[in-house]
Amino acid sequence: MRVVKFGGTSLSTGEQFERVSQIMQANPERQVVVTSAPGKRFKQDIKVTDLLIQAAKNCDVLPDIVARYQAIANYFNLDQSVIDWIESQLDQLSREMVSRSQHLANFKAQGERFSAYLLTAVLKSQGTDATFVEPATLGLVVSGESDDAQIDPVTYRNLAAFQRPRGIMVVPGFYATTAAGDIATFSRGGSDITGAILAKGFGAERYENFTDVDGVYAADPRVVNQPQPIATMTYRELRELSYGGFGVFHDEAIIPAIEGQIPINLKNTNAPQLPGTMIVPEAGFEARHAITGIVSADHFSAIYLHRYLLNKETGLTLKLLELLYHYHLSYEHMPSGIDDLTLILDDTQLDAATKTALCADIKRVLQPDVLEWIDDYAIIMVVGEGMAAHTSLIQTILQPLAAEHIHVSMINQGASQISLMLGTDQKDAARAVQAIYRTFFIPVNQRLEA
Ligand SMILES: Nc1ncnc2c1ncn2[C@@H]1O[C@H](COP(=O)(O)OP(=O)(O)O)[C@@H](O)[C@H]1O
Ligand SMILES: N[C@@H](CC(=O)OP(=O)(O)O)C(=O)O
Repeated sequence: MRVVKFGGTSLSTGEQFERVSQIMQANPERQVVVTSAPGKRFKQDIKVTDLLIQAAKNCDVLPDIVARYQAIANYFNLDQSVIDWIESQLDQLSREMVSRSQHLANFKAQGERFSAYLLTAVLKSQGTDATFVEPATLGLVVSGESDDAQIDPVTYRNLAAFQRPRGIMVVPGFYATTAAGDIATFSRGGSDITGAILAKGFGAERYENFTDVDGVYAADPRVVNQPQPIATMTYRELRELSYGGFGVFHDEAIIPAIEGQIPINLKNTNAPQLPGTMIVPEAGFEARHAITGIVSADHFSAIYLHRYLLNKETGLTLKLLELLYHYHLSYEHMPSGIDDLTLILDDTQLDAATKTALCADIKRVLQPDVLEWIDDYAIIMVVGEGMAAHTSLIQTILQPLAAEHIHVSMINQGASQISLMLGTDQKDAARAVQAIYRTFFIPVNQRLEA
């Protein structure tokens, strides 16, 4: 059997729901479908999840949310009771007395919940046996933050024991319940995680992830014009590239797939006949190119510290990490030299007050000669299983950057040997990706198929 997940763009309109329903009906192996909330129909549109976030604070947008589902129900001439149910659920939530964070999580979860409810009604209206199943009924248990939940291992025992209904089971993505029965969502884009958990839990032969592009491209199509699609790649290549910013698949969703050794097939809802990208285990994988993909992420800050004989001082890194722990901060990378150390942090976890307090503490505890806070820091990741086999690769990667006068402030060859990380200024990040891309890949107008 296959677990199939459709992203928000694939469930944004009645026409898209029709495609989804045809894809589900085309292959009897597709027995579990995971839904996202309706996404953008056009560039300036607002995703239903974002409308729900607004609605948690201000009920004025509730009619806009209902209208999104009403348009889909109208397309299929569904019974009005489906929309009445959605309205009643929103009405109930608007009146609940819970903490602010719980109220927000409860609202955010409804986008995928209503999509699943509606898709079940659509499939049934077309004569297909379908059942709407809530994550709590499946035993999907999470812990941690209400907007960044982590799966509890008990989930897999629950899924193994679950008796799936006949026909297609429709499950909302993105949220689950805590042991106490409260709703918590994964981080944004987290419906991919639900799909991967179900694929592992049910021992699926394949996890199909349908989106609005033909597969994973070698670079972000918003940065490089018509980048080359990747036919096959490994889990760890996708994990590194997703972490780096390939928005097409959630980086945490790869972990259940790896644990269950479930191949992931990323496909286009609008062109399901195309093979898409297969993401497979490393064992037996033969790299055909030195580089599989290039990505840049610009949401980083760096703290540069200099003091002579820094490398000789025992416990210095421990003291630094204790400060981070004190402020509940995680760090991304820490390249160091004999007298210097750079600490790279994800900017999204920092506010101005924390930055000031952290700098003051570092000065007090570590007494560096130089402490420099670099705000506009970007990381370029060049990733490929084939990298290790190519000796002069670093030179080939750096040459086009030098030619473009792009300053590289840090080079870090990952311990995994399948990625190279470069630090640059944010303003140069897109140009750096384009320059490296041009060196390793054939431009679209020179490809054989063009
Ligand atoms: N390397 C890449 N390959 C393919 N798509 C990418 C890549 N990097 C970023 N994207 C973007 O990811 C988008 C699909 O992801 P997402 O918006 O989460 O879709 P969905 O709504 O289907 O979940 C694509 O439209 C594309 O713009
Ligand atoms: N709807 C949620 C979860 C999700 O996975 O969405 P999408 O599949 O459209 O990326 C979000 O917008 O974050």
